[in-house]
Amino acid sequence: MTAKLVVLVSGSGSNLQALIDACADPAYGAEIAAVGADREGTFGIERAEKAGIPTFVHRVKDYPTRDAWDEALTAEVASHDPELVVSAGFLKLCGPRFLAAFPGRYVNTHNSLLPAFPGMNGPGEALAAGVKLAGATLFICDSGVDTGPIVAQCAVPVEDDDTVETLTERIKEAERAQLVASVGRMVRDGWKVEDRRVRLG
Ligand SMILES: Nc1nc2c(c(=O)[nH]1)N[C@@H](CN(C=O)c1ccc(C(=O)N[C@@H](CCC(=O)O)C(=O)O)cc1)CN2
Ligand SMILES: NCC(=O)N[C@@H]1O[C@H](COP(=O)([O-])[O-])[C@@H](O)[C@H]1O
Repeated sequence: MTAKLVVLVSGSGSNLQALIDACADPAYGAEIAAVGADREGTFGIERAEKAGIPTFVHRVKDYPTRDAWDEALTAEVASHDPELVVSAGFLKLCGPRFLAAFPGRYVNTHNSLLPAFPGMNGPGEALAAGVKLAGATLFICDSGVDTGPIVAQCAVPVEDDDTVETLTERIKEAERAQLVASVGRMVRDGWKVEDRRVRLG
């Protein structure tokens, strides 16, 4: 059976593109049922449209409350009946309704080695902290901010002459490969979460 994914983005969508490319191989075991964003004009949505994938946009400011936005986003994503929801550069924290709708089935890729440097500026905080290893983390989202159980991590070196931009790009290279490999294993082999430990297969 081919697993359905819904991917959520807010920006350039290079992680999304990696998943689009991977899904072109039937052996990968997944298809992207829809791509959603929290804002208009993202290149990620453009990438999905170019690939013929249904898209949607739900902006927080279009709703009377944050909870109303969360309810609308939950209904939209659920309408595509995904086995797995993947956020990749999606810059909104999903609320309790969303998490309850996709328990253990909502993952996010983040550009730091969590629990270090959660939030919106992982590479910048890693650089400022002077760490020698940075990287990316794929995790199952919970009600916290980047606090959920970890599916996979990958490390990259921080070079002496790195800028935020050069480090961000180096992390992204490794992050995309990790995302494709990990999502593929999840959809083909399944996963279990026991006491914050995620076991694939
Ligand atoms: N329930 C959860 N939802 C999401 C998580 C999570 O861990 N739990 N991770 C994020 C992705 N993320 C980091 O990887 C992240 C995204 C956004 C924020 C944040 O503070 N967002 C603000 C608005 C920021 C903006 O619009 O510019 C907000 O949501 O109000 C922190 C971490 C995906 N969802
Ligand atoms: N914590 C949120 C966050 O900063 N996420 C980061 O946004 C980038 C999206 O890149 P992309 O749009 O090219 O896939 C990714 O590197 C992801 O780790």
